[in-house]
Amino acid sequence: MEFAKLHGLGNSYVYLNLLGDGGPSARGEGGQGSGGERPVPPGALDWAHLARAVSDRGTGIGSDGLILILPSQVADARMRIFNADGSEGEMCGNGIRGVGKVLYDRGLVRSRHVRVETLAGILALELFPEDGRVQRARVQMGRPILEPARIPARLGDGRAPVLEVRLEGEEAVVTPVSMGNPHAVLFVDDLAKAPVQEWGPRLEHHPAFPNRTNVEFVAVRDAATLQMRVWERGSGETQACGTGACAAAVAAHLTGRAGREVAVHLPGGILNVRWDDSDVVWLEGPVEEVCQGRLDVEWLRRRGLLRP
Ligand SMILES: N[C@H](CCC[C@H](N)C(=O)O)C(=O)O
Repeated sequence: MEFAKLHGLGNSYVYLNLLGDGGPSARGEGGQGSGGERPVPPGALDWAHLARAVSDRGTGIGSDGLILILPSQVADARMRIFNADGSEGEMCGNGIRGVGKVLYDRGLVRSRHVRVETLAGILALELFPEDGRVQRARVQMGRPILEPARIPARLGDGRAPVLEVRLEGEEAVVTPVSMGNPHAVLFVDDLAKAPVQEWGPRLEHHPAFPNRTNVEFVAVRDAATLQMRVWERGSGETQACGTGACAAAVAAHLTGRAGREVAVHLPGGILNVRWDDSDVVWLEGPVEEVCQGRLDVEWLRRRGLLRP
């Protein structure tokens, strides 16, 4: 089974193209593995287990998770994203740019405008190729969800948006925002001193978040510039987080700290976020392919990843 590794600002994923030979219009989940060997029947793999195995930087490929590109009945393709711990995320802002790049660079779509089905809805991408290869993409990320019950977050009365609330038992003051996946945004003065490694896991697992949460530590440089570090649900501190940058931008505007268009400076680089007047969030950033390879069948079998 062939894989590709791509990253957006150092937030990297191992991609499996399961569109089969039918390309984007193929039907049903999974398809033939590409390449001459007998393909591993996709139903034979435990995706959560595979995500943990490939993400391991020692015994695996090394990534923040696994992304499957699957046929879709309603879009050019369907994306499933699994974090490094095997949990499935609803959306991935950096990862979806990699899906667009794989589709376009391999000639599986011809248009620069592609639609990808995710658990957070069908999202539209505009791809920016140079010499036939995508370098950047703009993603229509949809509307932020602020109603705590839908984030989900057990905060406030569950309906009205909650801004800057102290979590029970913690010093942390968070603004919860969902971009289809949950985020707890904290504003800090000095990012270098932000307690990412101590507070990240504690807040990720805080009882206020029944599905856990991603945690963003944000310093506001000016009304158009944020600086951020992120502790990702299921992956730990990563170099960048697309949905997290969007959540940070929304929280910064809601709390009067920033305008509707910001550059978000992350350890891995800069993402541009705009929250337009019709309540839609746009994310733009680079995407790069690192390598392609083939998962070794013995490696898969030794990890119990192939059902007999
Ligand atoms: N850890 C996230 C998924 C990856 C999101 C992040 N890599 C992004 O670019 O949006 C979650 O469980 O919701």
